[in-house]
Amino acid sequence: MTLEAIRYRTGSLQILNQLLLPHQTVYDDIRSVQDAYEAIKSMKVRGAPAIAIVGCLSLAVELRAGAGGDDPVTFIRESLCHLTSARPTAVNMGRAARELMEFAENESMEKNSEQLRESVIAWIEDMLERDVNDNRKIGNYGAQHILSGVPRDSVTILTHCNTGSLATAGYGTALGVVRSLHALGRLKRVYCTETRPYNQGSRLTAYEAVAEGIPATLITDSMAALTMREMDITAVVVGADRVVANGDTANKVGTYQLAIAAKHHGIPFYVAAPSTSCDLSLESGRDIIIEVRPPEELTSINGVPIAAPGIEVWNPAFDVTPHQLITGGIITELGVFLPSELQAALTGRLTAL
Ligand SMILES: CSC[C@H]1O[C@H](OP(=O)(O)O)[C@H](O)[C@@H]1O
Repeated sequence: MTLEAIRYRTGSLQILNQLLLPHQTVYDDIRSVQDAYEAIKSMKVRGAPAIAIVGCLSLAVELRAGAGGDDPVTFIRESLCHLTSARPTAVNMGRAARELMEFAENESMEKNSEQLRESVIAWIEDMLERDVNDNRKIGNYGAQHILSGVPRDSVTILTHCNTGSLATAGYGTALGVVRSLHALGRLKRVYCTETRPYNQGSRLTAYEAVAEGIPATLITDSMAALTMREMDITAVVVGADRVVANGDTANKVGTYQLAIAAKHHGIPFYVAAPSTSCDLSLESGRDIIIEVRPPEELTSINGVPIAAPGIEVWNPAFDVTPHQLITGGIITELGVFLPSELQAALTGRLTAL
């Protein structure tokens, strides 16, 4: 089964409404940049790479319809700025906006409005294929690196949140590593945390694993340390929303404590992320803006209250794992690197391990 979080053909975009999974499979039409902004803000679509891809594809849909008239560059700039404001922590949308804006301004020097629109649409459509290709490389590099460190036949992985086809254009990042291990016949089991409060693990990762017959066990977030102690976990592999220059990584809240528990149990801790999720403009994790989500996402599930009325809430969507705790390495489409090697690797001065 090939899970499609994003359905796109030139001029038409639909997203799988992840707020309704796993019980309902409903695709929502995205007809405008504003539709995409609202879908990203409400988390109908989520996941650092998927946010950037859906945001940019919504722009392609409007450009296909002639948006921007005689001044498409201004329309593109305003649209990308709006999309980037939807969720501040994941870097992918902001990076794509910067790179696409530079491309569009260069193209506008020698193309008329109609030619420019077609050129920008082609740039955006290329993102889809690039992302899936990157994820397969991440999966294979990560699987080989994990297997190289263990003598036994099969490995057991613990992962957090959802980093699969529902967070990307396909295959996934950390879950892509799990898919590659499974494809090699070397995955004994993956333990996935439920990932409160949005439950990306119990609703989305479990959905992907069951759909593809990947041996998976759901645990509560509070069971993670116990699982590391009792279940012979080979490695912890998580995704990322923003990896900065020193390797500090913002990821779904709860990642930091997984890294602490992994350190305590001597289990290698990996971050799997494409280079599009890396931000060398920030020196350390202290500089990362952490999105705080509405209290209702913690105090209710599907609109049913589960907390005492009137209780105050702190609901950060992400936390930052210090690079010192990323002991296995950072798995990218360029290879697996120690945090200290990341900057050199991403600037082309270092080849894969
Ligand atoms: C493949 S990156 C997915 C990344 O995004 C998730 O956050 P959210 O579900 O709030 O968009 C989580 O941090 C994952 O690691």
